[in-house]
Amino acid sequence: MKKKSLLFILLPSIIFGFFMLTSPGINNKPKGYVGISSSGISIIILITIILLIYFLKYNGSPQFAPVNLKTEKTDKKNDKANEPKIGFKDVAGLDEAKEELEEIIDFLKNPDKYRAMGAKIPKGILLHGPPGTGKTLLARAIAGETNSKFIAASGSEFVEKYVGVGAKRVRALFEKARKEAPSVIFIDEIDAIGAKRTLESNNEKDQTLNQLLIELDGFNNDQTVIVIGATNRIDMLDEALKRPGRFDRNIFIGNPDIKSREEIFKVHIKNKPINPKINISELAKRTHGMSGAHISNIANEAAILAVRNNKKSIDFDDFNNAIEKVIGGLERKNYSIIEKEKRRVSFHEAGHALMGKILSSDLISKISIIPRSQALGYVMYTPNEERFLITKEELFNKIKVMLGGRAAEEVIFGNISTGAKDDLKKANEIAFQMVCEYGMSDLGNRFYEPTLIKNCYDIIDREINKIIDLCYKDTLEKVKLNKELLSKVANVLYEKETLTGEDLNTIIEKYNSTQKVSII
Ligand SMILES: Nc1ncnc2c1ncn2[C@@H]1O[C@H](COP(=O)(O)OP(=O)(O)OP(=O)(O)O)[C@@H](O)[C@H]1O
Ligand SMILES: [Zn+2]
Repeated sequence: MKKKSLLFILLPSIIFGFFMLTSPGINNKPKGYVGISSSGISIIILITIILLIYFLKYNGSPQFAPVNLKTEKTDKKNDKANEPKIGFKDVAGLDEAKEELEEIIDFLKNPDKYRAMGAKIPKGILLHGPPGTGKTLLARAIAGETNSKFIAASGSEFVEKYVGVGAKRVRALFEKARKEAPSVIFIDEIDAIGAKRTLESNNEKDQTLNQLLIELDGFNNDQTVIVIGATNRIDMLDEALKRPGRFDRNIFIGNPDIKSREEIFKVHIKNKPINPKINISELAKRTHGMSGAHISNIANEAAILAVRNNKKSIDFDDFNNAIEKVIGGLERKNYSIIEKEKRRVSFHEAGHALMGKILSSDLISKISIIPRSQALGYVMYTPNEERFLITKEELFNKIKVMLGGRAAEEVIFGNISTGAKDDLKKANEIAFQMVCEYGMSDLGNRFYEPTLIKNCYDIIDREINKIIDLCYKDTLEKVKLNKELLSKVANVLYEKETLTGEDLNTIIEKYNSTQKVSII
Protein backbone atom coordinates (compact mmCIF):
# COMPACT_ATOMS: atom_id res chain seq x y z
CA MET A 1 0.00 0.00 0.00
CA LYS A 2 1.19 3.51 -0.77
CA LYS A 3 2.47 5.54 2.17
CA LYS A 4 0.10 8.39 1.43
CA SER A 5 -3.07 6.31 1.23
CA LEU A 6 -2.28 4.60 4.54
CA LEU A 7 -1.85 8.00 6.10
CA PHE A 8 -5.20 9.10 4.75
CA ILE A 9 -6.96 6.14 6.34
CA LEU A 10 -5.18 6.07 9.67
CA LEU A 11 -5.07 9.73 10.53
CA PRO A 12 -8.79 10.48 10.14
CA SER A 13 -9.66 7.25 11.97
CA ILE A 14 -7.56 8.34 14.96
CA ILE A 15 -9.24 11.73 15.00
CA PHE A 16 -12.63 10.19 14.46
CA GLY A 17 -12.03 7.63 17.23
CA PHE A 18 -10.92 10.37 19.58
CA PHE A 19 -14.01 12.49 19.05
CA MET A 20 -16.35 9.56 19.20
CA LEU A 21 -14.89 8.34 22.40
CA THR A 22 -14.76 11.69 24.08
CA SER A 23 -18.25 12.73 22.96
CA PRO A 24 -20.55 12.84 26.05
CA GLY A 25 -23.62 11.48 24.17
CA ILE A 26 -22.03 8.26 23.16
CA ASN A 27 -20.51 7.16 26.42
CA ASN A 28 -23.42 8.28 28.63
CA LYS A 29 -21.16 10.33 30.77
CA PRO A 30 -22.50 13.29 32.75
CA LYS A 31 -22.76 16.56 30.88
CA GLY A 32 -19.47 18.40 30.61
CA TYR A 33 -17.42 15.27 31.02
CA VAL A 34 -14.72 15.15 28.39
CA GLY A 35 -12.69 12.18 29.58
CA ILE A 36 -11.89 9.12 27.48
CA SER A 37 -13.13 5.63 28.25
CA SER A 38 -10.48 2.97 28.85
CA SER A 39 -11.41 1.02 25.72
CA GLY A 40 -11.09 4.33 23.82
CA ILE A 41 -7.60 4.77 25.19
CA SER A 42 -6.54 1.33 24.11
CA ILE A 43 -7.89 1.84 20.59
CA ILE A 44 -6.01 5.14 20.26
CA ILE A 45 -2.82 3.60 21.64
CA LEU A 46 -3.11 0.70 19.20
CA ILE A 47 -3.59 2.96 16.21
CA THR A 48 -0.74 5.22 17.36
CA ILE A 49 1.57 2.21 17.64
CA ILE A 50 0.64 1.08 14.12
CA LEU A 51 1.30 4.56 12.81
CA LEU A 52 4.61 4.80 14.67
CA ILE A 53 5.87 1.48 13.36
CA TYR A 54 4.87 2.45 9.87
CA PHE A 55 6.75 5.74 9.92
CA LEU A 56 9.81 4.25 11.56
CA LYS A 57 9.95 1.57 8.94
CA TYR A 58 9.61 3.82 5.91
CA ASN A 59 10.82 7.19 7.04
CA GLY A 60 12.85 7.23 10.16
CA SER A 61 15.38 4.53 10.45
CA PRO A 62 18.08 4.16 7.86
CA GLN A 63 18.36 0.41 8.44
CA PHE A 64 14.94 -0.06 6.99
CA ALA A 65 15.36 2.25 4.05
CA PRO A 66 14.87 0.35 0.84
CA VAL A 67 18.15 0.05 -0.98
CA ASN A 68 18.31 1.78 -4.30
CA LEU A 69 14.92 3.41 -4.27
CA LYS A 70 15.46 4.45 -7.82
CA THR A 71 16.12 1.00 -9.21
CA GLU A 72 12.93 1.24 -11.16
CA LYS A 73 14.11 4.35 -12.88
CA THR A 74 17.67 3.15 -13.25
CA ASP A 75 16.46 -0.16 -14.54
CA LYS A 76 14.32 1.54 -17.08
CA LYS A 77 17.31 3.57 -18.11
CA ASN A 78 19.41 0.44 -18.26
CA ASP A 79 16.95 -1.78 -19.91
CA LYS A 80 18.24 -1.31 -23.38
CA ALA A 81 16.79 -4.51 -24.72
CA ASN A 82 14.23 -2.72 -26.84
CA GLU A 83 16.44 0.21 -27.77
CA PRO A 84 18.90 0.08 -30.62
CA LYS A 85 22.45 -0.38 -29.36
CA ILE A 86 24.52 2.77 -29.25
CA GLY A 87 28.05 2.58 -30.60
CA PHE A 88 30.88 4.96 -31.41
CA LYS A 89 29.26 5.67 -34.76
CA ASP A 90 26.49 7.50 -32.87
CA VAL A 91 29.01 9.73 -31.14
CA ALA A 92 30.16 12.34 -33.59
CA GLY A 93 33.53 14.04 -33.23
CA LEU A 94 35.33 13.49 -29.91
CA ASP A 95 38.06 11.63 -31.79
CA GLU A 96 40.72 12.21 -29.16
CA ALA A 97 38.45 10.90 -26.42
CA LYS A 98 37.54 7.86 -28.48
CA GLU A 99 41.18 7.15 -29.13
CA GLU A 100 41.94 7.32 -25.42
CA LEU A 101 39.13 4.91 -24.73
CA GLU A 102 40.36 2.32 -27.22
CA GLU A 103 42.39 0.55 -24.56
CA ILE A 104 39.44 0.32 -22.20
CA ILE A 105 37.32 -1.10 -24.97
CA ASP A 106 39.96 -3.65 -25.83
CA PHE A 107 40.13 -4.66 -22.20
CA LEU A 108 36.37 -5.10 -21.94
CA LYS A 109 36.42 -7.16 -25.12
CA ASN A 110 39.43 -9.32 -24.28
CA PRO A 111 39.93 -9.27 -20.51
CA ASP A 112 41.79 -12.58 -20.54
CA LYS A 113 44.54 -11.18 -22.74
CA TYR A 114 45.32 -8.61 -20.05
CA ARG A 115 44.89 -11.04 -17.16
CA ALA A 116 47.32 -13.51 -18.72
CA MET A 117 49.95 -10.77 -18.73
CA GLY A 118 49.16 -9.93 -15.13
CA ALA A 119 48.32 -6.42 -16.27
CA LYS A 120 46.47 -4.11 -13.90
CA ILE A 121 43.07 -3.52 -15.30
CA PRO A 122 41.93 0.07 -15.72
CA LYS A 123 38.95 0.79 -13.48
CA GLY A 124 37.84 4.35 -13.30
CA ILE A 125 37.54 7.02 -15.96
CA LEU A 126 36.38 10.55 -15.40
CA LEU A 127 34.74 12.35 -18.27
CA HIS A 128 34.67 16.04 -17.54
CA GLY A 129 33.57 19.10 -19.43
CA PRO A 130 30.61 21.39 -20.05
CA PRO A 131 27.04 20.05 -20.07
CA GLY A 132 25.51 18.40 -23.11
CA THR A 133 28.77 17.49 -24.79
CA GLY A 134 28.13 13.74 -25.02
CA LYS A 135 29.61 12.32 -21.82
CA THR A 136 26.61 10.09 -21.17
CA LEU A 137 26.42 9.18 -24.83
CA LEU A 138 30.08 8.18 -24.88
CA ALA A 139 29.71 6.01 -21.77
CA ARG A 140 26.71 4.33 -23.32
CA ALA A 141 28.64 3.78 -26.53
CA ILE A 142 31.46 2.06 -24.62
CA ALA A 143 28.91 -0.37 -23.20
CA GLY A 144 27.41 -0.83 -26.66
CA GLU A 145 30.74 -1.40 -28.37
CA THR A 146 31.72 -4.05 -25.84
CA ASN A 147 28.34 -5.70 -25.33
CA SER A 148 28.49 -4.80 -21.66
CA LYS A 149 25.58 -4.02 -19.42
CA PHE A 150 25.13 -0.27 -18.96
CA ILE A 151 24.24 0.62 -15.40
CA ALA A 152 23.55 4.30 -14.94
CA ALA A 153 23.10 6.31 -11.79
CA SER A 154 23.31 9.95 -10.89
CA GLY A 155 25.43 11.21 -8.01
CA SER A 156 22.43 13.02 -6.59
CA GLU A 157 20.63 9.70 -6.11
CA PHE A 158 23.12 8.90 -3.37
CA VAL A 159 22.69 12.11 -1.44
CA GLU A 160 20.48 11.33 1.52
CA LYS A 161 19.65 12.74 4.90
CA TYR A 162 20.12 9.56 6.85
CA VAL A 163 23.54 8.27 7.66
CA GLY A 164 24.36 5.11 5.80
CA VAL A 165 21.66 5.21 3.14
CA GLY A 166 23.88 6.69 0.42
CA ALA A 167 26.64 4.20 1.21
CA LYS A 168 24.19 1.33 1.04
CA ARG A 169 23.04 2.44 -2.38
CA VAL A 170 26.62 2.64 -3.61
CA ARG A 171 27.18 -0.92 -2.41
CA ALA A 172 24.02 -2.10 -4.13
CA LEU A 173 25.04 -0.41 -7.38
CA PHE A 174 28.42 -2.13 -7.46
CA GLU A 175 26.93 -5.46 -6.44
CA LYS A 176 24.55 -5.25 -9.37
CA ALA A 177 27.42 -4.39 -11.71
CA ARG A 178 29.51 -7.33 -10.52
CA LYS A 179 26.60 -9.69 -10.87
CA GLU A 180 25.94 -8.52 -14.39
CA ALA A 181 29.58 -8.23 -15.53
CA PRO A 182 30.88 -7.39 -18.05
CA SER A 183 29.37 -4.06 -17.18
CA VAL A 184 29.90 -0.33 -17.33
CA ILE A 185 28.80 1.69 -14.33
CA PHE A 186 28.09 5.28 -15.24
CA ILE A 187 27.78 7.82 -12.44
CA ASP A 188 26.65 11.19 -13.76
CA GLU A 189 27.22 14.30 -11.60
CA ILE A 190 29.76 12.37 -9.59
CA ASP A 191 30.65 15.60 -7.80
CA ALA A 192 27.45 15.20 -5.79
CA ILE A 193 29.10 12.33 -3.90
CA GLY A 194 32.75 12.93 -4.68
CA ALA A 195 33.10 16.57 -3.65
CA LYS A 196 36.13 17.55 -1.60
CA ARG A 197 35.70 16.75 2.07
CA THR A 198 35.80 19.83 4.22
CA LEU A 199 36.47 20.40 7.89
CA GLU A 200 32.75 20.62 8.56
CA SER A 201 32.31 16.96 8.08
CA ASN A 202 28.99 15.63 6.96
CA ASN A 203 28.76 12.11 8.20
CA GLU A 204 26.37 10.87 5.55
CA LYS A 205 28.33 12.35 2.65
CA ASP A 206 31.64 11.10 4.01
CA GLN A 207 30.27 7.59 4.40
CA THR A 208 28.94 7.58 0.85
CA LEU A 209 32.26 8.76 -0.59
CA ASN A 210 34.14 6.25 1.56
CA GLN A 211 31.93 3.47 0.30
CA LEU A 212 32.64 4.51 -3.28
CA LEU A 213 36.38 4.42 -2.58
CA ILE A 214 36.05 1.02 -0.94
CA GLU A 215 34.15 -0.33 -3.94
CA LEU A 216 36.74 1.04 -6.36
CA ASP A 217 39.56 -0.51 -4.35
CA GLY A 218 37.65 -3.72 -3.92
CA PHE A 219 37.65 -4.84 -7.54
CA ASN A 220 39.85 -7.72 -8.36
CA ASN A 221 41.23 -8.70 -11.71
CA ASP A 222 38.51 -11.25 -12.32
CA GLN A 223 35.81 -8.67 -12.56
CA THR A 224 35.20 -6.95 -15.84
CA VAL A 225 33.59 -3.83 -14.54
CA ILE A 226 34.49 -0.31 -15.62
CA VAL A 227 33.33 2.74 -13.73
CA ILE A 228 32.83 5.97 -15.62
CA GLY A 229 32.16 9.16 -13.72
CA ALA A 230 31.01 12.38 -15.35
CA THR A 231 31.23 15.89 -13.98
CA ASN A 232 31.17 19.50 -15.08
CA ARG A 233 33.33 20.40 -12.08
CA ILE A 234 36.43 18.24 -11.89
CA ASP A 235 38.03 20.83 -9.62
CA MET A 236 35.44 20.03 -6.96
CA LEU A 237 36.37 16.36 -6.66
CA ASP A 238 38.17 14.96 -3.64
CA GLU A 239 41.79 14.09 -4.37
CA ALA A 240 41.28 10.62 -2.90
CA LEU A 241 38.96 9.83 -5.76
CA LYS A 242 41.61 10.63 -8.37
CA ARG A 243 44.39 8.46 -6.89
CA PRO A 244 45.96 5.68 -8.96
CA GLY A 245 43.72 2.65 -9.14
CA ARG A 246 40.60 4.74 -8.73
CA PHE A 247 39.50 7.42 -11.22
CA ASP A 248 43.03 7.78 -12.44
CA ARG A 249 42.21 8.70 -16.03
CA ASN A 250 40.43 11.84 -16.89
CA ILE A 251 39.32 12.84 -20.33
CA PHE A 252 38.13 16.30 -21.22
CA ILE A 253 34.99 16.38 -23.34
CA GLY A 254 34.70 19.90 -24.72
CA ASN A 255 32.21 21.67 -26.93
CA PRO A 256 32.51 20.63 -30.57
CA ASP A 257 34.39 22.61 -33.20
CA ILE A 258 32.91 23.39 -36.58
CA LYS A 259 33.84 20.03 -38.14
CA SER A 260 32.46 18.07 -35.21
CA ARG A 261 29.29 20.15 -35.22
CA GLU A 262 28.81 19.20 -38.84
CA GLU A 263 29.19 15.53 -37.93
CA ILE A 264 26.79 15.86 -35.00
CA PHE A 265 24.22 17.44 -37.33
CA LYS A 266 24.66 14.48 -39.65
CA VAL A 267 24.00 12.01 -36.82
CA HIS A 268 20.84 13.82 -35.80
CA ILE A 269 19.32 14.27 -39.24
CA LYS A 270 20.11 10.72 -40.33
CA ASN A 271 16.59 9.46 -39.81
CA LYS A 272 14.79 12.63 -40.83
CA PRO A 273 13.57 13.66 -44.28
CA ILE A 274 15.84 16.53 -45.18
CA ASN A 275 15.67 18.82 -48.16
CA PRO A 276 18.74 17.77 -50.19
CA LYS A 277 19.63 21.40 -50.83
CA ILE A 278 20.52 21.91 -47.17
CA ASN A 279 24.11 22.90 -46.63
CA ILE A 280 25.14 21.22 -43.40
CA SER A 281 28.44 23.08 -43.13
CA GLU A 282 26.44 26.31 -43.12
CA LEU A 283 24.43 24.98 -40.16
CA ALA A 284 27.67 24.11 -38.38
CA LYS A 285 29.01 27.60 -39.03
CA ARG A 286 25.92 29.15 -37.48
CA THR A 287 26.16 27.19 -34.22
CA HIS A 288 29.55 28.27 -32.89
CA GLY A 289 29.87 27.70 -29.14
CA MET A 290 26.95 25.26 -28.97
CA SER A 291 27.06 21.76 -27.53
CA GLY A 292 25.96 18.44 -29.04
CA ALA A 293 22.81 18.61 -26.95
CA HIS A 294 21.97 22.01 -28.49
CA ILE A 295 22.44 20.59 -31.97
CA SER A 296 20.27 17.56 -31.24
CA ASN A 297 17.69 20.01 -29.93
CA ILE A 298 17.92 22.12 -33.10
CA ALA A 299 17.41 19.07 -35.34
CA ASN A 300 14.35 18.12 -33.33
CA GLU A 301 12.93 21.67 -33.33
CA ALA A 302 13.45 21.92 -37.09
CA ALA A 303 11.49 18.69 -37.59
CA ILE A 304 8.64 19.99 -35.42
CA LEU A 305 8.54 23.26 -37.37
CA ALA A 306 8.41 21.36 -40.66
CA VAL A 307 5.46 19.31 -39.42
CA ARG A 308 3.71 22.43 -38.23
CA ASN A 309 4.10 23.98 -41.67
CA ASN A 310 2.88 20.84 -43.42
CA LYS A 311 6.14 20.34 -45.27
CA LYS A 312 7.27 17.06 -46.77
CA SER A 313 10.86 17.54 -45.69
CA ILE A 314 12.82 19.81 -43.37
CA ASP A 315 14.30 22.77 -45.20
CA PHE A 316 16.82 25.47 -44.46
CA ASP A 317 14.19 27.86 -43.07
CA ASP A 318 13.14 25.31 -40.47
CA PHE A 319 16.73 24.88 -39.38
CA ASN A 320 17.27 28.62 -39.32
CA ASN A 321 14.22 29.17 -37.16
CA ALA A 322 15.21 26.30 -34.91
CA ILE A 323 18.69 27.78 -34.47
CA GLU A 324 17.15 31.17 -33.64
CA LYS A 325 14.88 29.51 -31.12
CA VAL A 326 17.70 27.65 -29.39
CA ILE A 327 19.86 30.77 -29.36
CA GLY A 328 16.90 32.60 -27.85
CA GLY A 329 16.74 29.96 -25.14
CA LEU A 330 20.42 30.42 -24.41
CA GLU A 331 21.46 33.63 -22.82
CA ARG A 332 21.14 35.61 -26.01
CA LYS A 333 23.51 38.29 -24.85
CA ASN A 334 26.30 35.91 -23.96
CA TYR A 335 25.87 33.95 -27.11
CA SER A 336 26.04 36.87 -29.49
CA ILE A 337 29.07 38.20 -27.67
CA ILE A 338 30.84 34.90 -28.21
CA GLU A 339 29.96 35.08 -31.90
CA LYS A 340 31.03 38.71 -32.31
CA GLU A 341 34.26 38.24 -30.49
CA LYS A 342 35.21 35.17 -32.42
CA ARG A 343 37.42 37.30 -34.69
CA ARG A 344 39.25 38.96 -31.83
CA VAL A 345 39.73 35.63 -30.07
CA SER A 346 41.09 34.14 -33.32
CA PHE A 347 43.74 36.84 -33.56
CA HIS A 348 44.54 36.64 -29.86
CA GLU A 349 45.16 32.89 -29.96
CA ALA A 350 47.01 33.17 -33.28
CA GLY A 351 49.25 35.74 -31.56
CA HIS A 352 50.21 33.21 -28.89
CA ALA A 353 50.81 30.53 -31.51
CA LEU A 354 52.91 32.82 -33.70
CA MET A 355 55.16 33.82 -30.80
CA GLY A 356 55.40 30.16 -29.78
CA LYS A 357 56.60 29.28 -33.25
CA ILE A 358 59.04 32.19 -33.60
CA LEU A 359 60.66 31.53 -30.24
CA SER A 360 60.43 27.75 -30.76
CA SER A 361 59.59 27.06 -27.16
CA ASP A 362 57.27 24.17 -26.30
CA LEU A 363 55.59 22.37 -29.18
CA ILE A 364 52.09 23.55 -29.97
CA SER A 365 49.64 20.66 -30.02
CA LYS A 366 46.38 22.51 -30.46
CA ILE A 367 44.96 26.00 -30.93
CA SER A 368 41.27 26.55 -30.34
CA ILE A 369 38.65 29.27 -30.17
CA ILE A 370 36.06 26.97 -28.57
CA PRO A 371 35.42 28.41 -25.12
CA ARG A 372 36.76 26.25 -22.31
CA SER A 373 35.95 27.05 -18.66
CA GLN A 374 36.70 30.76 -18.29
CA ALA A 375 38.80 31.11 -21.44
CA LEU A 376 37.31 32.09 -24.79
CA GLY A 377 40.12 30.23 -26.56
CA TYR A 378 43.39 28.48 -25.78
CA VAL A 379 46.68 27.18 -27.10
CA MET A 380 47.86 23.80 -25.84
CA TYR A 381 51.54 22.93 -25.69
CA THR A 382 53.44 19.69 -25.29
CA PRO A 383 56.70 20.30 -23.48
CA ASN A 384 59.61 19.77 -25.84
CA GLU A 385 61.51 17.57 -23.46
CA GLU A 386 61.56 16.66 -19.80
CA ARG A 387 63.40 19.57 -18.14
CA PHE A 388 64.34 20.63 -14.64
CA LEU A 389 66.38 23.71 -15.43
CA ILE A 390 65.22 26.64 -17.49
CA THR A 391 67.52 29.40 -18.71
CA LYS A 392 66.88 33.12 -18.34
CA GLU A 393 66.35 33.44 -22.09
CA GLU A 394 63.74 30.68 -22.04
CA LEU A 395 61.86 32.42 -19.25
CA PHE A 396 61.87 35.62 -21.28
CA ASN A 397 60.50 33.66 -24.22
CA LYS A 398 57.74 32.15 -22.11
CA ILE A 399 56.65 35.63 -21.08
CA LYS A 400 56.71 36.78 -24.69
CA VAL A 401 54.52 33.87 -25.80
CA MET A 402 52.06 34.80 -23.06
CA LEU A 403 52.00 38.40 -24.21
CA GLY A 404 51.55 37.37 -27.85
CA GLY A 405 47.75 37.42 -27.54
CA ARG A 406 47.56 40.98 -26.30
CA ALA A 407 50.17 42.19 -28.80
CA ALA A 408 48.19 40.66 -31.69
CA GLU A 409 45.04 42.47 -30.53
CA GLU A 410 46.92 45.75 -30.36
CA VAL A 411 48.50 45.33 -33.80
CA ILE A 412 45.30 44.24 -35.56
CA PHE A 413 42.54 46.15 -33.78
CA GLY A 414 44.54 49.10 -32.47
CA ASN A 415 43.20 48.46 -28.98
CA ILE A 416 43.45 45.90 -26.24
CA SER A 417 40.81 43.91 -24.35
CA THR A 418 40.26 42.20 -21.02
CA GLY A 419 40.95 38.85 -22.70
CA ALA A 420 44.58 38.87 -21.64
CA LYS A 421 43.94 38.81 -17.89
CA ASP A 422 45.09 35.26 -17.37
CA ASP A 423 48.11 35.72 -19.65
CA LEU A 424 49.20 38.78 -17.69
CA LYS A 425 48.81 36.93 -14.42
CA LYS A 426 51.05 34.10 -15.60
CA ALA A 427 53.60 36.44 -17.22
CA ASN A 428 53.82 38.51 -14.03
CA GLU A 429 54.25 35.40 -11.93
CA ILE A 430 57.26 34.37 -13.99
CA ALA A 431 58.73 37.88 -13.86
CA PHE A 432 58.22 37.93 -10.08
CA GLN A 433 60.08 34.64 -9.70
CA MET A 434 62.88 35.91 -11.95
CA VAL A 435 63.37 38.90 -9.67
CA CYS A 436 62.74 37.39 -6.23
CA GLU A 437 63.75 33.76 -6.57
CA TYR A 438 66.11 33.25 -9.49
CA GLY A 439 68.26 36.40 -9.28
CA MET A 440 67.62 37.22 -12.94
CA SER A 441 67.02 40.99 -12.74
CA ASP A 442 69.10 44.12 -12.38
CA LEU A 443 68.82 43.66 -8.63
CA GLY A 444 71.45 40.95 -9.03
CA ASN A 445 71.78 37.41 -7.76
CA ARG A 446 69.30 37.87 -5.02
CA PHE A 447 66.78 35.68 -3.26
CA TYR A 448 64.09 37.61 -1.45
CA GLU A 449 62.49 36.11 1.67
CA PRO A 450 58.77 36.94 2.08
CA THR A 451 59.46 39.54 4.80
CA LEU A 452 62.07 41.21 2.62
CA ILE A 453 59.65 41.24 -0.32
CA LYS A 454 57.21 43.28 1.76
CA ASN A 455 59.88 45.81 2.68
CA CYS A 456 61.38 46.15 -0.79
CA TYR A 457 58.15 45.91 -2.71
CA ASP A 458 58.69 49.12 -4.68
CA ILE A 459 62.05 48.19 -6.13
CA ILE A 460 60.90 44.64 -6.86
CA ASP A 461 57.82 45.98 -8.59
CA ARG A 462 59.98 48.26 -10.73
CA GLU A 463 62.09 45.27 -11.85
CA ILE A 464 59.01 43.20 -12.69
CA ASN A 465 57.75 46.12 -14.72
CA LYS A 466 61.04 46.37 -16.60
CA ILE A 467 60.97 42.69 -17.56
CA ILE A 468 57.36 42.77 -18.71
CA ASP A 469 57.89 46.02 -20.66
CA LEU A 470 60.97 44.71 -22.39
CA CYS A 471 59.19 41.49 -23.33
CA TYR A 472 56.09 43.29 -24.57
CA LYS A 473 58.11 45.66 -26.78
CA ASP A 474 59.89 42.75 -28.43
CA THR A 475 56.63 40.81 -28.81
CA LEU A 476 54.92 43.79 -30.45
CA GLU A 477 57.81 44.14 -32.86
CA LYS A 478 57.75 40.50 -33.85
CA VAL A 479 53.97 40.45 -34.26
CA LYS A 480 54.09 43.59 -36.45
CA LEU A 481 56.83 42.07 -38.57
CA ASN A 482 54.74 38.92 -39.08
CA LYS A 483 51.35 40.56 -39.33
CA GLU A 484 50.56 38.89 -42.63
CA LEU A 485 51.30 35.40 -41.34
CA LEU A 486 49.38 36.20 -38.15
CA SER A 487 46.33 37.09 -40.25
CA LYS A 488 46.66 33.87 -42.24
CA VAL A 489 46.72 31.75 -39.09
CA ALA A 490 43.90 33.75 -37.48
CA ASN A 491 41.68 33.44 -40.54
CA VAL A 492 42.07 29.68 -40.80
CA LEU A 493 41.48 29.44 -37.05
CA TYR A 494 38.33 31.54 -37.42
CA GLU A 495 37.07 29.19 -40.12
CA LYS A 496 38.03 25.87 -38.56
CA GLU A 497 37.88 26.85 -34.87
CA THR A 498 40.58 24.35 -33.91
CA LEU A 499 43.99 23.72 -35.45
CA THR A 500 46.46 21.00 -34.63
CA GLY A 501 50.19 21.66 -34.43
CA GLU A 502 50.48 20.08 -37.87
CA ASP A 503 47.80 22.35 -39.34
CA LEU A 504 49.78 25.29 -38.03
CA ASN A 505 52.99 24.01 -39.61
CA THR A 506 51.22 23.57 -42.95
CA ILE A 507 49.94 27.15 -42.89
CA ILE A 508 53.41 28.42 -42.07
CA GLU A 509 55.10 26.29 -44.73
CA LYS A 510 52.61 27.40 -47.34
CA TYR A 511 53.17 31.01 -46.37
CA ASN A 512 56.95 30.64 -46.36
CA SER A 513 56.88 29.18 -49.85
CA THR A 514 55.48 32.48 -51.08
CA GLN A 515 58.20 34.51 -49.33
CA LYS A 516 61.76 35.22 -50.39
CA VAL A 517 63.08 34.74 -46.87
CA SER A 518 61.27 32.46 -44.48
CA ILE A 519 60.62 34.13 -41.19
CA ILE A 520 60.02 31.10 -39.03
N1 LIG B 1 29.24 14.09 -29.86
C1 LIG B 1 27.93 13.91 -30.01
N2 LIG B 1 27.43 13.23 -31.05
C2 LIG B 1 26.11 13.05 -31.22
N3 LIG B 1 25.18 13.52 -30.37
C3 LIG B 1 25.60 14.24 -29.31
C4 LIG B 1 26.99 14.46 -29.07
N4 LIG B 1 27.11 15.18 -27.94
C5 LIG B 1 25.86 15.38 -27.47
N5 LIG B 1 24.94 14.82 -28.29
C6 LIG B 1 23.48 14.86 -28.13
O1 LIG B 1 23.18 15.55 -26.95
C7 LIG B 1 22.48 14.72 -26.03
C8 LIG B 1 22.98 14.99 -24.64
O2 LIG B 1 24.27 14.52 -24.50
P1 LIG B 1 24.78 13.83 -23.16
O3 LIG B 1 23.64 13.56 -22.26
O4 LIG B 1 25.65 12.71 -23.53
O5 LIG B 1 25.62 15.02 -22.58
P2 LIG B 1 26.43 15.07 -21.21
O6 LIG B 1 27.79 15.55 -21.56
O7 LIG B 1 26.30 13.77 -20.51
O8 LIG B 1 25.66 16.22 -20.48
P3 LIG B 1 25.50 16.53 -18.92
O9 LIG B 1 26.81 17.01 -18.44
O10 LIG B 1 24.46 17.61 -18.97
O11 LIG B 1 25.03 15.25 -18.29
C9 LIG B 1 22.76 13.30 -26.50
O12 LIG B 1 21.74 12.44 -26.16
C10 LIG B 1 22.90 13.48 -27.98
O13 LIG B 1 21.64 13.51 -28.57
ZN1 LIG C 1 45.72 34.60 -24.14
